Amino acid sequence: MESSVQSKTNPATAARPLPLATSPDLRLSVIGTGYLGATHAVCMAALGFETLGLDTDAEKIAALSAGRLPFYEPGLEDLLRDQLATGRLRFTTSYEEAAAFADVHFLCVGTPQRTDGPGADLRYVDGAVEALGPHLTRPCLLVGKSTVPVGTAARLGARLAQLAPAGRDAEVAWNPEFLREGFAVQDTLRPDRLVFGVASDRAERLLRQVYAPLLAPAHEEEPVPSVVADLATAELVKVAANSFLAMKISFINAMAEVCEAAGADVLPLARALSHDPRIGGRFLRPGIGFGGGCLPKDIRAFTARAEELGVGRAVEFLHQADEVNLRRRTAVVDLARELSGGDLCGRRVTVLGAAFKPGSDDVRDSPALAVADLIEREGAEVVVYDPMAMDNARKVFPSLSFADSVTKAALGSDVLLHLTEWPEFEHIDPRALAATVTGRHIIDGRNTLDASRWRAAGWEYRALGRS
Ligand SMILES: NC(=O)C1=CN([C@@H]2O[C@H](COP(=O)(O)OP(=O)(O)OC[C@H]3O[C@@H](n4cnc5c(N)ncnc54)[C@H](O)[C@@H]3O)[C@@H](O)[C@H]2O)C=CC1
Ligand SMILES: O=C(O)[C@H]1O[C@H](OP(=O)(O)OP(=O)(O)OC[C@H]2O[C@@H](n3ccc(=O)[nH]c3=O)[C@H](O)[C@@H]2O)[C@H](O)[C@@H](O)[C@@H]1O
Repeated sequence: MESSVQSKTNPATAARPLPLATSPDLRLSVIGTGYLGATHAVCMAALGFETLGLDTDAEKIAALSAGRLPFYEPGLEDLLRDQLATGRLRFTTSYEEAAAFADVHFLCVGTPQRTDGPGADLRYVDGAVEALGPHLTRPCLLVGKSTVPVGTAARLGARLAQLAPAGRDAEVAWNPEFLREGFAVQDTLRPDRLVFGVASDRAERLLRQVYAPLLAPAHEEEPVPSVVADLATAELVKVAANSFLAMKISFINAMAEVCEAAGADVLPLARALSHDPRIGGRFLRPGIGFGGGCLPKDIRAFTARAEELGVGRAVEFLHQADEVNLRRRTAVVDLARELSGGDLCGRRVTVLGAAFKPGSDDVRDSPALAVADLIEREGAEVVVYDPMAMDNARKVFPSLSFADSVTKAALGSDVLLHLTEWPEFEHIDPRALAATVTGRHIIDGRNTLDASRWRAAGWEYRALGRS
């Protein structure tokens, strides 16, 4: 057997060979092929496993089967096509087929926030187990990757043992996922760590077999560190990690609020903190705060679960992190109103950015769109431009206006808002743009533009946390 393969086309993997599975006869299914599951299925195939992706969304399955990724993720579509071409990767909507096919099933369905409260909506996780369970006639491992409230894995394990003809030979493990959108391929093929939440030696053995190419790489790379824990601890690692990240962002944004009141500047403050290796500079970028399909809903679900467990007070700081985060959005609206002479009604406001962060077309809980929506509600005409997320943004906020370039979006605008820090926006020529706008006002909601260039071109440049 060849010891490695190399993707010809994928920038995320082209630089180094991919290690191949040492147990390629293990067959895998991946249930739920959204941002996480599609990435996982493609990457598992790239590691050499025969992999079957399953989703209840037939359109998504048809697109993936045809080599089309239903969302934007750098490098993933090329790798999807490579893996379809090898024949190792297929997609289906049939639970029966997945159950007959795989030894290890990865559960990657969504766990959004409930519509009636802060907790996680577990209907998709439960639905998948109910659908898969009755078909499990032979020993297998169901490995949860979705982010769930602590206690879910044990509950699902008990339910699976009831549903599956294989009984307790159909076991549950938890292997939380830490990938970032925009870096999904490299984070999956080269994670910072692997966490194995297991209730038996057999489950740990199977997980080690699956991840053998990363745990004991054939090439010169360092092995990926792994941590083995019980099911509950593994579930908690994930929400603890996202809570810490959210808290770190909200910490620097809280400092930004103080800087605004004190006439200080949060950028040198953050830079000074970042030189302390105990603090570090990552996730210390002040701005309009965090959004996306994970950090906001995960800290809320964690708070709700902690309250159920009677330890709500232990994570009270997460309430504050959430509040600080949401206040940054209204701070941008307040600043836009101020620059509009006290009233946004009838003003034309340009919003640069719709994705919750650059490198993604994901608009779930996007701070940029939340601000655009708030401003539109005050009677302004809001025109949005984003290099990647326009289609998704239009679906969620059909009443906003959209333009297909910075220049068109900014035409006649009174205030320009920079809300997602796509590299394209750093290269805007403020002088050229000045000629097309009505008011030369820019709010840099991400603190990444060069203030001096904008000011030199006659713009009033304002940013959060800076006097
Ligand atoms: N998006 C990310 O970067 C990461 C997400 N996570 C977690 O992974 C989970 C999934 O997140 P995303 O991929 O972002 O969500 P998503 O919404 O993009 O994908 C979920 C997929 O599950 C499918 N689905 C729903 N019910 C199903 C069922 N019964 N059977 C089969 N498929 C079903 C949906 O059609 C959809 O394609 C969440 O718990 C999230 O917190 C964890 C780490 C990273
Ligand atoms: O559970 C998840 O789904 C994932 O959530 C985050 O990943 P992701 O949501 O892709 O994006 P991040 O890079 O974490 O950014 C989240 C938000 O925080 C904002 N952010 C990030 C860093 C920073 O310094 N400041 C800041 O405002 C970003 O603009 C973005 O809106 C985590 O980083 C992943 O480890 C985790 O797996």
